[in-house]
Amino acid sequence: MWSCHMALRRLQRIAAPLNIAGGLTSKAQREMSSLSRVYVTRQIPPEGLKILKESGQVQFELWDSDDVPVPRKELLQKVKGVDGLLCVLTEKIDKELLDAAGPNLKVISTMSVGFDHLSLEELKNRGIRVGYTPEVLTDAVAELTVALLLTTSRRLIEATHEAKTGGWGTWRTLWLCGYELANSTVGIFGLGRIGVAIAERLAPFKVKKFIYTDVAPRPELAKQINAEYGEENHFIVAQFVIRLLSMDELTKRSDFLAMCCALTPETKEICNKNFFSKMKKTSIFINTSRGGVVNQDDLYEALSTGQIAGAGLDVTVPEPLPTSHPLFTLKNCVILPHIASASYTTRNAMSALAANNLLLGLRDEPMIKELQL
Ligand SMILES: O=CC(=O)O
Repeated sequence: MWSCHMALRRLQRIAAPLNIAGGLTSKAQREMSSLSRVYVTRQIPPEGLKILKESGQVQFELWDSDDVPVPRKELLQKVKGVDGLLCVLTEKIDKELLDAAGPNLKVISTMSVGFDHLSLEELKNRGIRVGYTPEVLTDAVAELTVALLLTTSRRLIEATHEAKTGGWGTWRTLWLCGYELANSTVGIFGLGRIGVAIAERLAPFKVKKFIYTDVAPRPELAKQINAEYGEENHFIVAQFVIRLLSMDELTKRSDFLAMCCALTPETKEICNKNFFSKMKKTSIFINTSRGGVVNQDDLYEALSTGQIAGAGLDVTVPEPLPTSHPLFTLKNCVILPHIASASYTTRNAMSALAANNLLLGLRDEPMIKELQL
C-alpha cells in the first residue's frame, strides 16, 4: 500500500511524542480512515505521483508498472470499495468495473484527452464525475502530427532503410520522390484545439489552403483556441481562413488529410472504402486521433491499390498492432506506437492534471478539466 507521505508524517507527529508502542491511537486511526481510498492503474509520471503523495488527502494503491497494464482480474479486485480511480486509456471503465468498485466510487480521472475507453452513460447514471487531460497535450500532439505527416509524405522511413541496406545507388531523378506541403490543400477532420495547433504549425510551410469538416459548427471553440470564427463557420488561424466543407468535399480536395476528431459512434470507421475512394491518388492520410475511426481493411486496400499515396498512423486497432498485420507490409504506410503526446513535459503535465482532477473531485470541488456528462 502506498500511503501518502503527508498522512504518514501526520501519523508520526501524533505517535512520536506519545511514544506509542504497538498500534495507532484512535485519533491516528480516525485520521487514516478519513483519507479517500484511491487506486491508480499505472505507474504514472513523477509529477502526478508527487501530488497524490503530498496531498494528505488520499491513501492510494498503485499498479507499479508502466510496461504491462494491470490485468483485468487484478483491477476488478483492486477497485473494490475505492472512492476514486486514476486510470489511463488502456483500462475499460465499463459496467463490470463500476459494479466491482461499488457505491463509494465517485471520481474517475483519466490521464488522457480521449475518453472512448469510458462508458459515459454508465458513469452518468451513477453520478460519477470524470476528469480528463485536454490542452496540456495539444502542442506535443500537433508537433508529432507534423512530424508524422512529413515522414510519410517525404518517405523518410523508406529512405533511411534504403541508405542503411545498400539500396542507395547513384543519385536518381525520381527515386524516393514524395509530396510537398508548399501550395497544397490541408484538410482537417475535426477542428478542435489540436486541429488548430496543427494548422498553425503547417502554415509556415506555404500551405495554400486549409479546409475542415466537423459534426457541427462550434463557434464557442474559437474563443478557447487561437482562432476567430469567421463568416459561414470558417475559422481564421494564423491569418489563414480555414473553410468548413462537407466531408465529401474535404476528401476530394485535400492533399493532406489529418484526422483530429474524437472516436464516437458517429466517427467509428468513418474512414472507409467510400471515404478513401474520394481522395486523390496523390493524397496523404494522417491519423493521430483513434484507430477506431479507420476501417483498416479499407485503408489497406486504398494504400495497396494506389487509391491514396500514403498513410501515417499513430493509432490502430488493436494496440499494439500485431507485427503480422498486413499494414506493416506496405512501404507507403508509416505506423507509430501511439506516441503523439509522448514528451517528458507533456506526460508529466498530464499526470499532474489527472492527479489534481482526482483530488478536486474527491473534495466535491470543480475539477480543472471535467467532462460534462
Ligand atoms: O491518445 C492519447 C490521449 O487520449 O491522451
